[in-house]
Amino acid sequence: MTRYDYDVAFIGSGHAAWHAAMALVQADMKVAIIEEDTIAGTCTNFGCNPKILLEGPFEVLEELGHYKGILSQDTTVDWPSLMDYKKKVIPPMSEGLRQMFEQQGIDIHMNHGTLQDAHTIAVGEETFTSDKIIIATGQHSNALDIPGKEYTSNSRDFMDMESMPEHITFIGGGFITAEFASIAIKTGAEVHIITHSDEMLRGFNRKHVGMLTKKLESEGVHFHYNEDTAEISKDGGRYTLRTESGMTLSTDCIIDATGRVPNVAGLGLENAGVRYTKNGIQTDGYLRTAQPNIYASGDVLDKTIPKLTPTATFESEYIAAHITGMNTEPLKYPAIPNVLYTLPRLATIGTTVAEAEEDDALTVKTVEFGKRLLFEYKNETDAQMDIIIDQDKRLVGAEIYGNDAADLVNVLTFAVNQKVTAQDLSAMIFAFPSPSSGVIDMLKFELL
Ligand SMILES: Cc1cc2nc3c(=O)[nH]c(=O)nc-3n(C[C@H](O)[C@H](O)[C@H](O)COP(=O)(O)OP(=O)(O)OC[C@H]3O[C@@H](n4cnc5c(N)ncnc54)[C@H](O)[C@@H]3O)c2cc1C
Ligand SMILES: NC(=O)c1ccc[n+]([C@@H]2O[C@H](COP(=O)([O-])OP(=O)(O)OC[C@H]3O[C@@H](n4cnc5c(N)ncnc54)[C@H](O)[C@@H]3O)[C@@H](O)[C@H]2O)c1
Repeated sequence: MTRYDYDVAFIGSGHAAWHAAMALVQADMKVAIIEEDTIAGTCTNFGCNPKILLEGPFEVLEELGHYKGILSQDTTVDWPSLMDYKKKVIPPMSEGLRQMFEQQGIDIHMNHGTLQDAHTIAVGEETFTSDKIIIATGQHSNALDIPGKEYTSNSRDFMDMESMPEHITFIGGGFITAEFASIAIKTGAEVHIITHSDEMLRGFNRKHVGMLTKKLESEGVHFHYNEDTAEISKDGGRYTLRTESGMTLSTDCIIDATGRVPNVAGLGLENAGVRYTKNGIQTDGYLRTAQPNIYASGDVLDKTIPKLTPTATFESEYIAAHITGMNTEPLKYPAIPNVLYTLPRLATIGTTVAEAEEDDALTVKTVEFGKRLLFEYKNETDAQMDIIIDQDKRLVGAEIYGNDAADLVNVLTFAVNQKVTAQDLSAMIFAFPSPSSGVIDMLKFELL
């Protein structure tokens, strides 16, 4: 019989928390989830899910563009109706998860959680004790500390907009800017991107980033490189953004997409001896913090691997397995796919071209599958991938440019993690015709 109120308490209810919470309650542990905002966290309510829902109709428009002269091109997206659709589909997901947690016997406490010591959490006016504690508090949008910062909006506001502004400006050259600019330009809005560096999308294949930015430019997106935003002022119903170099831009809406900041403040980490940096909570190879009964999981971790939903889920499942003793080994990550949901998408798995160029043992090949698979790949002629092959003729990495990149990269994730050879692929039969079977056929040829 435990002397604590709970065996395991989670601060946060996103993917980094609930996969473990479900596994632990099914292992007969007494489990609590503490959440101060919306059950299920960022991905479900304010990230991946609403993003991909809103992007769906624009993906159809993108595909329509490949059939000019065959399909009528005058389709438009009605943003207010799309927003109504989002409001019907997304909020019930949180409620559905809450009901599932309660049915399974997980106690839910809706308030801010603060550690008082290594086993005690203050939740509003109440206090609970727990043998183990998992910090899964995620991140929040960065807000530039500049005069007029109150006039900026963030990714959450963008996905709540009742109408698309006529003129929209994004600050930052990362994931959120690229994905939302891809959508906004297709509504007919004037779109500007202000980035303080000389490139977009650091970490992605440079050739593919070049193809994407060129395509967005051809659709009308204005890129302003090497521009540091200095201040924003309100000018009647509009905003004026001024940069350090003196450039000014009058716009209807400014989205600050300059990154995300780990939620470590106001958590009482000092009271419990948990160490952290500005990048998040520091852990050992078992995701234990400096206080061994306290683990950390997901976006709040100080980690070099991508801060994504599948990595948060992987960590959450690992923690449950470690607590129950099913896995006593240190955490080992497999190759992790990263997908940018622009139109078209960019995806990457395993070794990158940039890394391969530094290693004589690796070969890079470009596969122009869009041109070669015209009928299977729906006329998307510029779709392509760079694949990286090792000396044993195994696929160790791939970088993809194309509408189906998110699905294709999952097939290639399997190939990279399982170290498959051309012979392995030949031993299997795949459904035909499909974009993935065409790509697998080409891969077989390249691995010979
Ligand atoms: C716009 C956007 C799009 C994205 N798209 C993708 C995508 O396509 N694919 C992908 O893999 N990833 C995507 N991500 C990233 C993904 O959402 C995160 O990696 C994932 O949600 C991390 O899960 P988490 O559980 O660590 O954190 P979160 O889901 O952020 O959960 C943390 C929870 O903790 C709560 N909390 C914080 N502090 C406290 C406290 N003191 N007390 C109580 N509760 C607290 C918060 O309210 C929150 O609900 C996107 C993110 C954004 C913002
Ligand atoms: N498809 C996906 O998986 C997906 C989609 C959206 C978001 N996310 C997650 O959310 C995170 C946040 O997305 P994001 O686009 O906000 O961040 P990001 O890290 O992708 O990009 C931030 C951008 O802001 C710039 N920047 C940083 N500080 C700045 C400053 N002071 N002034 C001007 N520019 C500055 C950076 O140079 C970079 O270009 C991502 O890193 C990712 O983990 C993932």
